[in-house]
Order: sequence, then C-alpha cells, then structure tokens
Amino acid sequence: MLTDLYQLTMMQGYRANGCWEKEAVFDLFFRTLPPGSGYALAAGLEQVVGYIENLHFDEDDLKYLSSLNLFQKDFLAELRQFRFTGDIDAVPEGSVVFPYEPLVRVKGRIFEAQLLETALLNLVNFETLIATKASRVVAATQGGAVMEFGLRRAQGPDAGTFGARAAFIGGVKSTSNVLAGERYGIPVSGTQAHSWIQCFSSELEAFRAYAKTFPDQCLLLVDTYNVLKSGVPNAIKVGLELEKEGHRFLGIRIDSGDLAYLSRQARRMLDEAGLKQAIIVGSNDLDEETIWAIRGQGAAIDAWGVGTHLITSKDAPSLGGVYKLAAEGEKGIFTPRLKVSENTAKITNPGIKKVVRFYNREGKALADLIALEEEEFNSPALTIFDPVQTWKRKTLEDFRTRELLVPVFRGGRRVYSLPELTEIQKYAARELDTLWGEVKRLANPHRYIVDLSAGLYDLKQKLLREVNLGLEEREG
Ligand SMILES: Nc1ncnc2c1ncn2[C@@H]1O[C@H](COP(=O)(O)OP(=O)(O)OP(=O)(O)O)[C@@H](O)[C@H]1O
Ligand SMILES: O=P(O)(O)OC[C@H]1O[C@H](OP(=O)(O)OP(=O)(O)O)[C@H](O)[C@@H]1O
Ligand SMILES: O=C(O)c1cccnc1
Repeated sequence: MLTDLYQLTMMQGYRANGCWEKEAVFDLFFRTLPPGSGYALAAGLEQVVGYIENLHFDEDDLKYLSSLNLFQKDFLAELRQFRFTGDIDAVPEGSVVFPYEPLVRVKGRIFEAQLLETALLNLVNFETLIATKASRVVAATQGGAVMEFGLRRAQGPDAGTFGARAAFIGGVKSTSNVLAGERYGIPVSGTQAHSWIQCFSSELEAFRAYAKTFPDQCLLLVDTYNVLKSGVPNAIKVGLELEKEGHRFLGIRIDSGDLAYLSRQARRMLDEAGLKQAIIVGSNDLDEETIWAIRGQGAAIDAWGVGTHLITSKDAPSLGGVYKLAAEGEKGIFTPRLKVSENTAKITNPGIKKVVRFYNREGKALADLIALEEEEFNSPALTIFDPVQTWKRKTLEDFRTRELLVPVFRGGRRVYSLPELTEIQKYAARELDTLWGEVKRLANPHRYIVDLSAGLYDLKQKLLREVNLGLEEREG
C-alpha cells in the first residue's frame, strides 16, 4: 500500500485494456548529484529486497481500496494474489554511482513493475542521499570518527532509522539511535545531555555521578558552564579518579563555542594532567564544511558528533531519482522505448542497459559507460565520447572492466544474498578508494566521466529521429 494511487489506477487500466501481460523494463536512476558532491553512494537495496519479498495486499488493504469506489471487483481479486514475479538487477549498496546510471533495473509484467515505482524511489532516494552525505562528512574529518546524533532532528522515525543505516554505509562509526542499533547491528554510543549536568548541584558532582554509574564509558560533556575554567578541569579530576581506580577515562565532549580553540586548549590540559588517551568529541551543528574548517584550524578533535545536517542532508534535502520505462516487450522480446522532452536532460536512455566501469591497472576508476546489455568491451583500446559534446573523446587503454548491476531477483525469486552491514561499509570505503581525489573533493569536484556506449548513443539518436519524423508527418 506504500504507493501512489496512480500506480493502482494504471494497473487496473492495463488490465481493463488487455495489456497487463505486456512486459516492461524500468530503470531507477537520478539525474543530478547532490549539489557540491562529485559522486553518490548507492544505498537502500536491502530495504528494496524486503519490500519486494513482502509485497502483497491483505484483506484490510483490499477493503480500503474497495471503499474508494475506484476499483473493480475482479481487479481487487487479482491484487489478492499479487506477487512480484519478475527480474531485478541492482548495484550493490555502497557502490559509487553517478547520474543516469541505472541503480535498479526492473523487468517484468508491466502490471507488476509499475507498482514498484513509488516505494523503490522512496527507499533508494533517501538512503542514497544520506549515505552520500555521510561519506562527505566522514571525509571532512580526515581520519576522525563520526558519531551519528540525528534522530531528534530527522524527518520522522523512518528517516531517523533508515538514515542511521545509510550513514553507517557512508562511514560513520556509531549512532545514538538505539532502534537502528537493534535493527541493523550498528554500534551505539553516546555521552550526556546538558540536563544531566544541570540536575546536580555542581558540575563536578554530575561528572562523578556519571563516572560512578558508567566507569568504563565515561565521556563527559564539558560546556554547560565554562569549558576551560570549569568543564575540562572537573573532567580531569574525575578522569584521574577513574584511572586511579583502574578504569579507562574515555574523554570529553564540547558542544558549543569555538571548537578549534577550545579543543586545542582542552587537549593541552588533558595531556598535562596525564590523560593523553582521553579523546575529545566535538559537536554542535556540524556539517562537512564546518568540520573541514575546524580541522583546518588545527583542532584537536578525535570524534565528531553530527546530527541535523547529516540526517536531513540539510543542504540538499532530496535526491531526484526517477523510475523510467526503457523498453516494453512481449514474450521476452523487448523493444526499446524513449521518453522525449524539451529539456534534453530529461530524454531517457532507451533499451535494456548495463553500467560498465573502466579501471586502470592501479584500480582507479577512469570512466563509466552506460551501455546496451549485449555490448562487450574486450578490445585493448576503446574510444569513448561525451554524448552531448560528442567531439570530447577519450581513449581508454590497458583497462579492466566491471559491470555494476548484479542479479537480485529472477522470476520473482531472490538470487542475491544480502551482505552484512559492516561488509557494505567496508565495500563503500573500497569503492571510494577507487576514485581520484579530484572527484571526491568536497567543493567543486572534478566531473567523473559517464558516457553512453556507441551502441546506446546510436540507438537513442535513431529513436529520436523516428519520433521527430512522426511529429513532422503529423504536422505536415
Ligand atoms: N573554529 C570554528 N570554525 C568554524 N566554525 C566553528 C568553529 N567552532 C564552532 N563552529 C561552528 O559555528 C557554529 C556556531 O557556533 P557558536 O559558537 O555560535 O555556537 P554556540 O552559540 O556556542 O552554541 P549553542 O548555540 O549550541 O550554545 C556551529 O555550527 C559550530 O559548529
Ligand atoms: O547539532 P547537531 O549536529 O544536530 O547534533 C546533535 C545536537 O543535539 C544535541 O543538542 P540539543 O538537542 O540539546 O540542542 P542544542 O545543542 O542545539 O541546544 C547535541 O548536544 C548536539 O548539539
Ligand atoms: O549522546 C550524545 O552525546 C548525543 C546524542 C544525541 C544527540 N546529541 C548528543
């Protein structure tokens, strides 16, 4: 039921018009990267798989649909036995992806494939957006740890929890979201709120009480009154008491003020007190830009608590992924289809396609080609060209290739085993390692090359000419 009404009305329409057995291929892709980002990290496939495997209409659903007075009885009866029976290919979660590359490709009866549009976009758009944002935040720390703190500011419970999962794929070390910890096995971690400190008659008493309760997980919030005059000296007192009792004092969190200056001073004070291993967590409205700036000022921050900006992707709050028909068929024979638009960026790529990534010998990604499924790239050298500025060419040599889309469902049966979340996180880090630094740069990144293969380019031009001819004839 997590769909737009028009999917169901179209489904009834297909059935009423006798074309519901028609087959279709849909591509899920986005057209533009989040502003400022040179890449995206695909995420959400596990949720897509869960959705497909559980896709059905129960009696309450059918009763509700019937109450809308829109749907015929025999259509609702058909929904009662609805299952997805088609094929799905997708890029594994954590893969580096670029505009126009199909992240998910659905092939099946139009009656089924149409229904998936809304839920698939909902799941993939959001998680891809947050995984991408998280990877940028993590990159900005230049080796620091990121604690995801966003649940309270997320756009609702699902966003907070799926967002924590996506953020973990993007490289955060932990989340404060307990449900995400339970559901996905993400390490949970946290400190205290200012209210804890305020609740005691003094800051020192509050720190001691916390240390008594959690002697081995003691990270103290030091900015309730005054970071350098009160918070850090009190934390040092309690830290030394803990260490004397044989515990390990974890460190402090600074949540306001000049994080670069305060962390440098706090570091010096902790070191002088002999608490060299104590870490400093910085938080307060952080995003990749502030982290980069604070880091550049020589801050002594080991871990960064990041909430609002990360979980809401505040600077780029949506990814515009779309789900477009690329081919239609009958009995397994497919005809490529194209969607024309005045806006050339919105003209779709026709046919059943794959994405091929070309690497050099050192494993760095050189370029991607969106190609027709049957195309092979075995020659020792290949000249690729920009599909808009076709004079821009590049010859690839001594390369190895990888296809990004992998089979996930065949005939409605899952053929893909879902990786553990920690494996996905490691894979995402390896994926990012394949990109040149210029493409990952936080500001004004270099544009990674994604071209159309010659086969796909020719097919697109041919279909565009055919559409144009059709229009001219009609006008004439
Ligand atoms: N050294 C720094 N360089 C750049 N930005 C910083 C630096 N230190 C802190 N910031 C960022 O500046 C922004 C505002 O910080 P500011 O010091 O005004 O907050 P605050 O008023 O102390 O905190 P709060 O309102 O939560 O009490 C925050 O996004 C913070 O992360
Ligand atoms: O700043 P974020 O990146 O969203 O990180 C989460 C924030 O949530 C907590 O603050 P709280 O909810 O108490 O609000 P405040 O610190 O903004 O007053 C925490 O102390 C962080 O500052
Ligand atoms: O544990 C923390 O310090 C925490 C958790 C959520 C939001 N801000 C801070």
